[in-house]
Amino acid sequence: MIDIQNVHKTFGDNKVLKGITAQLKPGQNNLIIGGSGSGKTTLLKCIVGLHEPTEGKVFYDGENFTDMHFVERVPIRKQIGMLFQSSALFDSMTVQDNIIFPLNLFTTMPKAEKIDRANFCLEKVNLAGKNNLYPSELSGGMKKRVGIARAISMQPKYLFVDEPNSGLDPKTSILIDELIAEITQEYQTTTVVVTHDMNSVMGIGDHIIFLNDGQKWWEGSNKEIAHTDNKELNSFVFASRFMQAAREKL
Ligand SMILES: Nc1ncnc2c1ncn2[C@@H]1O[C@H](COP(=O)(O)OP(=O)(O)OP(=O)(O)O)[C@@H](O)[C@H]1O
Repeated sequence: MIDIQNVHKTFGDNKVLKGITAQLKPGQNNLIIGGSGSGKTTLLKCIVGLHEPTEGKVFYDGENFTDMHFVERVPIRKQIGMLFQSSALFDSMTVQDNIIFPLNLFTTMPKAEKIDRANFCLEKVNLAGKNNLYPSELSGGMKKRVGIARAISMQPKYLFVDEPNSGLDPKTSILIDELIAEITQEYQTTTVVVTHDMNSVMGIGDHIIFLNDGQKWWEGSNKEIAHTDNKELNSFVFASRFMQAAREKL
């Protein structure tokens, strides 16, 4: 479990996060949603240690991650898989080399075992046999799937995904969401997804945190969201006529 306790983040005089407290449980898709600039990515970065909170703490399974030094954090970092917006694949490396990159960095695994792991991860994301392709030869959806394969190569306990659906068509978006949900269930990862995609919210949102103006404005599940009377959340989630009509059928 990840325990976020009263996290604040300020850049200069810009107070971006104003005291976020939340518990993110294993086996759940924890979605962070909110308008542009509400602090979603900043919160994600504070959780994984890419930003240090100005105030507050983050605990991983009871361990105070925020107060650890760089070296002390390594065992927890090894259990973190990340997929950021652009997929961030190395263009000069094949798919296989991209996937085994974290294994080269963090393990002394023999090469054959690394290749076995890469094959397993590629199968998991439905890209078996694509080992020797380069990122430039892949579609956007395939790149995301390779990014996911790389994120799970270390068999992470915690999986962080920033905007998994950006730039994807609706069908591919749903496949990516299903893949994330399947991995979360199968490996009981504590999965944290930052998203703008309302299909994801309704489809896989076991636990949703809605940020507004740097505060946790609402928290609940996708089943609860349809019946909320929270004004800001309603106008955010049900902004389109289509979503309003869909809600009436729920
Ligand atoms: N490294 C930084 N230095 C200074 N300000 C920053 C930094 N990172 C983010 N901010 C500011 O923090 C605020 C929130 O940014 P953040 O990226 O967390 O929002 P977001 O909710 O993820 O937005 P979006 O949906 O548009 O990606 C913005 O005002 C942004 O300018």
